[in-house]
Amino acid sequence: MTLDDSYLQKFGFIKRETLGSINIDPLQTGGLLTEAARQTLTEWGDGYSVCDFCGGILDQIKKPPIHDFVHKALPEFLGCDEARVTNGARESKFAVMHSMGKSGDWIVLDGLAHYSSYVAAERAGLNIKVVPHTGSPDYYLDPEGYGTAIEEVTKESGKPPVLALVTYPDGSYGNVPDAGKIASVCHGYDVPLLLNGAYCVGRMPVSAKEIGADFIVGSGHKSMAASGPVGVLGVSEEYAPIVFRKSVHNKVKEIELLGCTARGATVMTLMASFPEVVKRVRNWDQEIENARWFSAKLEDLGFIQRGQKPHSHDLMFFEAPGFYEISQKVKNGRYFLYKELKSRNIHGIKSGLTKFFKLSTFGVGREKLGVVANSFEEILKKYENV
Ligand SMILES: Cc1ncc(COP(=O)(O)O)c(C=O)c1O
Repeated sequence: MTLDDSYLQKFGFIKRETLGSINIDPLQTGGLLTEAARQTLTEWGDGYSVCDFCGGILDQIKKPPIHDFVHKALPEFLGCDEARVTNGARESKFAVMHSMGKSGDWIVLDGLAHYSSYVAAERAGLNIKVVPHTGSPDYYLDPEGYGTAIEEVTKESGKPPVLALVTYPDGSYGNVPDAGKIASVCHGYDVPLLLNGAYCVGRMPVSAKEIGADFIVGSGHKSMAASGPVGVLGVSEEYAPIVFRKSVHNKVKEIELLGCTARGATVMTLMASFPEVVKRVRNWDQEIENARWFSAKLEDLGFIQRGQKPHSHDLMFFEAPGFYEISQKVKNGRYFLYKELKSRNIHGIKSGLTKFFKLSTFGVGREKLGVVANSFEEILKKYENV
């Protein structure tokens, strides 16, 4: 028997190596749990814990107050008419794509769209038309490109796309596109717009209504201080009956949500962090200042920040010629940077990257950002004469 006790031991309690590090990983900075969420995690960690008093649908549960969270707090926070909790941003996107289109229809995506937008569209059987960006160094997305893409789809397929999507901001450069303009271009062709706010909802102020987006998607584990996987989905009144249509077999269950979504610790941590998330969003100007301050410090060291400048998001992409040069000379090659940062308790730049990497300054604060910038400088100096 291979699954003997000594083998099974390795799956028991596992300590996390990076816990307590200065974290600049874009995937992780917005998902660090608040104290309330940390306590909630053990309190509500048992399987179907939230279903003690369930009448049949997750979003209608009153004890704990999931109903109020989903039907009152979330729509207001997202600036939409109807909201739901999902198992992640990708699940939210898939629910919209699958309900808005049928196999063989077209969708328009921005050139910086995340892979999960592609796979969601593929799973829904949709064809994809991409709105190009301008490439290096700005990766600018021209809102008028949506008009061109919509016209091309209409010409080639005989009908307009069923949906357009904009990534706000994108996960590579942290560029915040002019989503309001994109919404009005799309609406000029009667094409609804989905705002992928995986890096925005829970970090920065956003309102689907103010932007004019018909759908808004967020990621709880990425930007709302929740344990994953969990996401949010906001929909306008017009499209809510389509996306949230119910099963003919089980009259209370919504088809796209497969009846119920985040039914345990994930939704509870999302709710537990929500009061602080609402507050931290109000602090966004300070977060932008911190990002710009950090970027300027790195540029003083010879790094080059790619993407929008001045930058308007904590996610930033850097070119680091100094680190790259070192990687070409030292024994550990391209892993030297990861090791140097690890020894300084800094986590978040992918192991093996030196020439280009992205990072996030969200919630890190000036003091720790200063430590990171100083560490970069120290590392450059350390290898100056190698
Ligand atoms: C821009 C963007 N959208 C969506 C996602 C997916 O989010 P989730 O894990 O909630 O599905 C990511 C994850 O990296 C992302 O970077």
